[in-house]
Amino acid sequence: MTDNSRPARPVILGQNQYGKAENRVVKITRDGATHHIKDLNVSVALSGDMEEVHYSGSNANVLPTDTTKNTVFAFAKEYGIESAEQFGIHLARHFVTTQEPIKSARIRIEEYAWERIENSDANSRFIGADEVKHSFVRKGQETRVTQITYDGERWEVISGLKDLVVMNSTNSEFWGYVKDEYTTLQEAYDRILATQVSSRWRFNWTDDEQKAPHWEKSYEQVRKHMLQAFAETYSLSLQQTLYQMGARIINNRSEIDEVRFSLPNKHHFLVDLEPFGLKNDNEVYFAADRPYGLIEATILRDGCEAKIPVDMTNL
Ligand SMILES: O=c1[nH]c(=O)c2[nH]c(=O)[nH]c2[nH]1
Repeated sequence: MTDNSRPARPVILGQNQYGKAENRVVKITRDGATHHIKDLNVSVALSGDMEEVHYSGSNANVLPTDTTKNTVFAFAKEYGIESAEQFGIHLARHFVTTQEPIKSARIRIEEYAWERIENSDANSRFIGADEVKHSFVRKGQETRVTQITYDGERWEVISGLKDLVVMNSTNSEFWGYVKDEYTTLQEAYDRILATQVSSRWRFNWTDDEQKAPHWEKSYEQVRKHMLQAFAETYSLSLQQTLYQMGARIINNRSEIDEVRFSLPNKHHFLVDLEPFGLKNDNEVYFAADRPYGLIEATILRDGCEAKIPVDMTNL
């Protein structure tokens, strides 16, 4: 080896990069009653003069991955998220220009798009068409499912959907619950309520094929009622919202006697930005993926029997 500045090494470090991957940042911008969501999955990968940390363990050039995570959340508050590109450019420039040892930054961002849930006509009349502007359904189709059983005489049709992701950016509270020596949860008077709906509903049609429901129309209407009930319920718990979603379907769709839901509570935790001198006024959230609360229940037309299996995931 001719380069005397370094000891000869039998094993050489090749390409390397580091940073915090998959920072799930949700930014709510509140324009009066109209809320806007930016929902990103941001991965930071930094490279530069990082030989020493690998060879000797000296961290002198290492900006912690934890700091890169904090920067993502703090930037969401300080500069907003105009677009994924703008946000990524801003982050990459920050790391390269403020940290001498860092020579390049790669920011990868996935953006999850959300659409507003339209008001029901009844609710529009009641509160004015423009009022509900904090309820969203994530873009990208849910999966529609159905199971048909026939014994030569009678039919049973159970239909449903899964992976329908919805969010209310306000009108959700959770308080007044039981507290024991292990309870640390703070009561919430204005929280995000988000879930990934999995639902199955059973039709009461069993025989005359001439009288079978209009399947396409039924699906479209059930989905609509489910979404509108989610959007229009002022929620004191996900359990209460679940019941309202089922009740709205049973009350509006005579062809359905039973609805079952499995609703993961997709928690959004407010990020503490105080250490960076920033006030988080219900704007920047960390979208946790696990663990999650799992709220499940069957809603029945009075007098009807429950037939949808408790564990409906294989259905
Ligand atoms: O809507 C909720 N229901 C719960 O049962 C529960 N439990 C919890 O910790 N958070 C929530 N939220």
